[in-house]
Amino acid sequence: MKITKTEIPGLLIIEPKIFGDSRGCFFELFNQKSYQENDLKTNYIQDNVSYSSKNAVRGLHYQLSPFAQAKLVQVLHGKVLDVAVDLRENSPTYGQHYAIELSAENKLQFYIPRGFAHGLSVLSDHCVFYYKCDNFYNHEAERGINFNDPELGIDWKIPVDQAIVSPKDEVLPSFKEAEKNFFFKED
Ligand SMILES: Cc1cn([C@H]2C[C@H](O)[C@@H](COP(=O)(O)OP(=O)(O)O[C@H]3O[C@H](C)C(=O)[C@H](O)[C@H]3O)O2)c(=O)[nH]c1=O
Repeated sequence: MKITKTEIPGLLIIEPKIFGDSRGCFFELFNQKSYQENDLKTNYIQDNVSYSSKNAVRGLHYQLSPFAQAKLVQVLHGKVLDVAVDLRENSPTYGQHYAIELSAENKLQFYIPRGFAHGLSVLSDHCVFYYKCDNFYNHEAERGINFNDPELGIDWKIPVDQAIVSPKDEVLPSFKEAEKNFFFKED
């Protein structure tokens, strides 16, 4: 596997080793031993899958400490723009975001440590999104930031007026409003 750091400390792009042949290809989506040997020591305890249509936007979501989640995300079918926003109060990149195209074609994985808001927009007709979490879902600790917050200035690569958003996400607060309740301390 190849691990690439990003300009936001902690966010990593992981390229699994792909074994191609006349039938197609094979790759290990996760292997505790080889990931730990590469200093990816996160202990995942919950796997999630979401199916989405083109122009769907999920997020930006996070869970308050001590229920914050690190995530290892991957697209199994289709293509998304995946976005992580740094909410770690002592981080030099606090409030900054990183966006990356993840697809069944590029087979890239994106590692997002605890302390980030996470969201995605669907660029293909359909998308199967799979991710591992290192903490359980906790509805009471769930918070969010409006994906279209002009202060974040995220280009979701879709026509925002055609975005398909859940009623819950429609009314998420701005970064500045949500900031009043951040509880991310460096673990
Ligand atoms: C996240 C989650 C949700 N649910 C239930 C709660 C709702 O009744 C239903 C749909 O949840 P939601 O609309 O929050 O699903 P997404 O919008 O895909 O949420 C995710 O979106 C962004 C991209 C994330 O990174 C988070 O993992 C997560 O917040 O599934 C569960 O039962 N377990 C879970 O872990």
